[in-house]
Amino acid sequence: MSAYQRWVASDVVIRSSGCLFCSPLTPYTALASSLAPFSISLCCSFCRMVTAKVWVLKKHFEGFPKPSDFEMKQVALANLKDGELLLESVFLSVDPYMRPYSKRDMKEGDVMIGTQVARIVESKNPAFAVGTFVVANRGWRTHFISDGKDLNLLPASWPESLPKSLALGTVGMPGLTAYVGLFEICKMKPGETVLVNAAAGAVGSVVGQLAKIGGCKVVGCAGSDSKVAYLKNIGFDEAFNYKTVASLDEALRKASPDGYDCFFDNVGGEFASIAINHMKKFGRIAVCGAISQYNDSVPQKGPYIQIPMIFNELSMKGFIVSSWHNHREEGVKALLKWVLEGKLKYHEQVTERFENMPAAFIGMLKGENLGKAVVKV
Ligand SMILES: NC(=O)C1=CN([C@@H]2O[C@H](COP(=O)(O)OP(=O)(O)OC[C@H]3O[C@@H](n4cnc5c(N)ncnc54)[C@H](OP(=O)(O)O)[C@@H]3O)[C@@H](O)[C@H]2O)C=CC1
Ligand SMILES: CCCCCCCCC/C=C/C=O
Repeated sequence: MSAYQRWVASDVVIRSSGCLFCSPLTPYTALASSLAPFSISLCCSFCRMVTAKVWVLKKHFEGFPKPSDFEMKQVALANLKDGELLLESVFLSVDPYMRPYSKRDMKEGDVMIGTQVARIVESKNPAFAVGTFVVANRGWRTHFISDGKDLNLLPASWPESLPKSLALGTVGMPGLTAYVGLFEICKMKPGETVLVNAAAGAVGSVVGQLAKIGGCKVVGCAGSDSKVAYLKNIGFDEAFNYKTVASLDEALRKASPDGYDCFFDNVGGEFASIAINHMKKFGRIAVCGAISQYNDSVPQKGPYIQIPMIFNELSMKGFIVSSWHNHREEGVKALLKWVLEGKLKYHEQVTERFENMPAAFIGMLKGENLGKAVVKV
């Protein structure tokens, strides 16, 4: 008897809705895992098919996403074939890229894009043991089947004491974005001054701390006084609330009268247009994100950047972290080491329950998160 079949035998809760796979009259059963507190899988008590919950994009976002743009559905998963695995999501990530990528890559009715930390609950693939945790890129789903080729194992050195959700944040894609943007795009050097916006978020909070580890002065801004206090707490030299300062221009000058060598731009729009005038000669700008523009129905028009680019001989480079996958192993190793040494602090905004995925996503876009926004299923 497999571990999964043993869980089936330990059914605890009978659900009233019918099985999507064999019959609308057969009840579902919730399976409680004896191995970890995470596991609750919906399974038909007759045919033993697992039903996944998924969130789909019901309607393309117009302006700011709203709850009615999403719909939760149930999908019956087939029995595993040889070589396949059944996984359940334990933590799901909500990220800003989902907003622009939904417009570019998705059609209405598609499952929302996204990554998760998932646990293998059944395996017909000898290379993957039941109970193993992986990072997957399978969208907003509670359960899914994989042949193992699209999964990334958590590093073997991951200690039990460290939340596995960090593999979606500080020691995952956002942390790597900070790492690549600072070291490869900005080519930050000790003694320089680094500016970062959306600084209290998943990427920005790592940018500031890596810049300090690298021997730089760091200036950050965020959208609330409590976020500014957090930035000071994790070592930023200067921090300000961009929503309440009388003048962004003045705030940037006051924080670094000599200007900035590196600007890690997560926000774009008006802030970036003002900050570019504060760059030092030969300054470097990493164009990481433009969250202030993602919800615009009409593109913003801004001041043109050529004059400060020419006079200060600036470099400005956009990048997508997934194109830098050859730096993934080295980056994850370094980030994990700094976290374990206590040099890289983290904070997570954890929303409970899969049903709250849209609320967590919308909240993150509104700035309700401190650190990385994740959902605990
Ligand atoms: N190029 C790449 O490969 C990658 C790019 N990114 C980009 O990095 C940026 C940060 O992502 P991430 O760290 O995951 O998200 P965050 O954790 O920083 O969350 C988003 C934050 O953006 C801020 N924000 C929202 N709207 C605005 C606005 N109009 N003006 C200024 N700030 C705003 C909010 O903070 P506040 O309260 O401070 O306003 C909010 O908390 C995004 O632009 C994202 O698209 C992320 C990953 C990879
Ligand atoms: C295996 C993880 C795939 C996730 C892709 C993330 C790409 C992020 C690019 C972000 C752009 C702007 O936010």
